[in-house]
Amino acid sequence: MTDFTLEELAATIGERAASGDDNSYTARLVGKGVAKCAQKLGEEAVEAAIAAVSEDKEGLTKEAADVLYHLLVLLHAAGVSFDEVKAELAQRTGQSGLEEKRSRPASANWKS
Ligand SMILES: N=c1c2ncn([C@@H]3O[C@H](COP(=O)(O)OP(=O)(O)OP(=O)(O)O)[C@@H](O)[C@H]3O)c2ncn1[C@@H]1O[C@H](COP(=O)(O)O)[C@@H](O)[C@H]1O
Repeated sequence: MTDFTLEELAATIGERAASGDDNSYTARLVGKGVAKCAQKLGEEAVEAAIAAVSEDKEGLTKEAADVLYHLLVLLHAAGVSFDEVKAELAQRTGQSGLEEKRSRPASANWKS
């Protein structure tokens, strides 16, 4: 277990994006705009899905890291804070529909 947190990564992304440093991948990507950031996220998500279907656990681990990083970059570029995403997730916790789904066995959701 590491002491890495997504909050710290989101903060680093904000700092690097504001730096204007040409050596910063984050700054270069954010500088290309929301559409480019969204395209990169989509590509990384597809690569993660392919790794999963291929049962490539090491590949999936790396691609999942790429997805999380590029999601945070896209959120920054689009002006949505990670706190807002967390608040949305927190608000879903305890929602009756979700709780009910969780308490049912997965097979209860299968179409017959
Ligand atoms: N977590 C990451 C991270 N994950 C992936 N990447 C970069 O994402 C890129 C994805 O690779 P690709 O081959 O798909 O992209 P590319 O061909 O270089 O770029 P495109 O021309 O396709 O846009 C690589 O250049 C990776 O280095 C990351 N770059 C930065 N970080 C974090 O962001 C921090 C700040 O980085 P800089 O902004 O570079 O200072 C770093 O310390 C890390 O913690």
